[in-house]
Amino acid sequence: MSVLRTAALAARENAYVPYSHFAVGAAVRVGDRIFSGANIENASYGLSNCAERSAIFAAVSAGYTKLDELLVIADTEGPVSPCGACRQVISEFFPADAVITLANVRGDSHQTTPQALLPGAFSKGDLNA
Ligand SMILES: O=c1ccn([C@H]2C[C@H](O)[C@@H](CO)O2)c(=O)[nH]1
Ligand SMILES: [Zn+2]
Repeated sequence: MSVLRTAALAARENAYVPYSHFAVGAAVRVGDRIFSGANIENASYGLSNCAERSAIFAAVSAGYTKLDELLVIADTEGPVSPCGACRQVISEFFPADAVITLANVRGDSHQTTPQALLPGAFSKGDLNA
């Protein structure tokens, strides 16, 4: 089992999901360091944070803003599909051609890229037009 998958599954155990009961885990690689995260919900539903963003924000909080690889895992029929907000955040911190692995607990996985997940993402450059 890959290091990222193991880390994401471990983080998923800590998902705080009393509302959806849908646990998600994610893990980011930057060089040889790994950061992981789970989804964290709130009684005020809109404040919930997805696993992808938890993992990415853990890496950024540790001082890394150029991330190398991401894996996301949940108990879905096919590979889990990140929401639009996470696609935008992924595009901020990964190269357009980075490897993003979408997986499920039964062993399916699909490799994609930030560019494929969100073509035309809003970016830093758009602020300076
Ligand atoms: O890729 C995804 C999709 C959904 N969720 C979370 C948000 C919410 O807590 C729950 C149901 O949408 O799953 C994630 O963390 N990542
Ligand atoms: Zn999301």
